[in-house]
Amino acid sequence: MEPVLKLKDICKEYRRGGAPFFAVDHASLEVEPGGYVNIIGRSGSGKSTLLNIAAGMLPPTSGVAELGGVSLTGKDDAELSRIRNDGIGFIPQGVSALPALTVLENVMLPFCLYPHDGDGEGYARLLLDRFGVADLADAWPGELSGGELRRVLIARALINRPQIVIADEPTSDLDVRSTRDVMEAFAKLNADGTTLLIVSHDLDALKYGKRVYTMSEGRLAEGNRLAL
Ligand SMILES: Nc1ncnc2c1ncn2[C@@H]1O[C@H](COP(=O)(O)OP(=O)(O)OP(=O)(O)O)[C@@H](O)[C@H]1O
Repeated sequence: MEPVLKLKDICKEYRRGGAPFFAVDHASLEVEPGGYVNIIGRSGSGKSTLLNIAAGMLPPTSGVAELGGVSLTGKDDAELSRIRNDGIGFIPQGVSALPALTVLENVMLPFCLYPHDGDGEGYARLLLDRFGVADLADAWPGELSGGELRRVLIARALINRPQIVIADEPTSDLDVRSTRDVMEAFAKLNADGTTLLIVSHDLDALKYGKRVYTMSEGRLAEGNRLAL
């Protein structure tokens, strides 16, 4: 079966103090349809850099990233934005809701950026309901708890029925209870067939995934190498 996401020999080179180094060093990864892949690793190991490349937000120095067989590299900005908007539900690190839009408007934003068929508002309300935050549709992001806001961002990531949901440390700023709510929301999504790629610091997150990779100094290896 064709992987949803394919990263082939990805490198990202930066410079520090004039000297080049690889933030991502020849990383390869395939996420199969319905897969749930966790990437773990210490701070600074290159997880966010790799995830941003996988989400089409950052071009690699070399290597190829493909979504559903379509290369994300070598596309112009307009084409890449459209692929990202429709094909990838990206949940970046930190809070990324727009404060001047209501919760419902935030969820509908990717639907409204380009013409789409169907009932965007109806689907947005259904997603909010699915994650237990339907009653917050008319609230402002600033009025929500961290866990509620994170579930709103998951709803936003799903509004265009993407091929994959990619999340960077989705629970890093949450307490134990909210972390569990968010991880259970992801588990439910995956059980319903959504393909997931999630970066986490938290080894507890691993019990919700199907495969794990460890990032260390830019290199990606299958398995939990932190426990060794
Ligand atoms: N734009 C940049 N320019 C130069 N170096 C960078 C840049 N972005 C990241 N780096 C460096 O690349 C390395 C990997 O960073 P990255 O943010 O991918 O790590 P991470 O594993 O996600 O860390 P954390 O868990 O703390 O978020 C780090 O050494 C970081 O300082």
